[in-house]
Amino acid sequence: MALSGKVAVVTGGAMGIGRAITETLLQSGATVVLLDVNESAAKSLLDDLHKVYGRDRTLFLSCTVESEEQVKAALQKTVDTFGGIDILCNNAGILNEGEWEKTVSINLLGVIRGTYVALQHMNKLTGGRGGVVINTASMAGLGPLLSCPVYTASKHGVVGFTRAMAAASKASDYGIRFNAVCPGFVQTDLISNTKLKLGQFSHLEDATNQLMAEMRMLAPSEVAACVLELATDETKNGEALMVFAQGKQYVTFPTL
Ligand SMILES: NC(=O)C1=CN([C@@H]2O[C@H](COP(=O)(O)OP(=O)(O)OC[C@H]3O[C@@H](n4cnc5c(N)ncnc54)[C@H](O)[C@@H]3O)[C@@H](O)[C@H]2O)C=CC1
Ligand SMILES: CCCCCC(=O)/C=C/C=C\C=C\C=C\[C@@H](O)[C@@H](O)CCCC(=O)O
Repeated sequence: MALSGKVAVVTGGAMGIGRAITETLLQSGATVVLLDVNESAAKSLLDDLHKVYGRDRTLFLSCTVESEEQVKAALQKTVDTFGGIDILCNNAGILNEGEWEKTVSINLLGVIRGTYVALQHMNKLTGGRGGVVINTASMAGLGPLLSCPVYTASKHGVVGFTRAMAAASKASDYGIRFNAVCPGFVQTDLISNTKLKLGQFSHLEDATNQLMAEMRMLAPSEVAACVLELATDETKNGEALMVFAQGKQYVTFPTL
């Protein structure tokens, strides 16, 4: 299988897109460590996964991506347990325009933190074996969602950070590829009760619901399939892969 022998870490791996990524990577032969704050969801998922994949290829570690200490401990435990890290999926994210600092802290700072801590373990220049980092951005990382400006900013930041890290890694010979997956609307808890999550922009919910209807919904598994493509296609570095209900498309960015 494409990922046999590989060790993957998935943040926000207990639910939604992260759960689908976890399952897809396991199906492809990887060992998967899922980091999440929702212990009940994670433990329920692990029970299901153990029945299908056995107990030796999955591990759940309670960890918030907001904590440097917890991320460092989780990634060290991963290396101590499975010998290294080959794939990092910085997937954890929230929608909360009312608590916008928390949105930035998780969606952007959490991606930066996970990347920088994993770099110490994955970088070929510091004893790592290289690999790939796939960041879950969004279509809102490529164009504005008027009802959630801070969420939009966080996802634009993820796209920019990913592309810059890809260039830095290539120039520095880290041996690590960096890519972003940019889904449209996906049927998960994140987009439930959006009116409560839009803060001062809740009056714009209808406009977003109209966009949601036009773009149609994706299943988490469709996003996970694109993550698998970015993980396994070693020609992909610095890419942003858009995922629509109608298909997928790599972004062509302007050459400045
Ligand atoms: N649902 C959608 O329409 C889209 C979602 N995305 C992005 O996909 C990613 C996953 O979102 P969904 O699966 O939709 O949401 P979800 O709410 O179903 O799952 C998010 C997971 O992240 C975990 N999480 C939240 N805060 C955390 C933290 N501080 N540390 C560790 N784990 C944490 C949650 O417990 C949950 O298991 C997010 O980055 C989101 O922005 C991108 C485009 C579309
Ligand atoms: C309600 C928040 C959803 C959070 C989950 C998520 O990330 C979903 C994203 C789905 C689609 C985003 C599409 C963005 C489209 C806009 O950029 C586009 O309609 C802008 C139109 C032209 C303009 O520049 O105003």
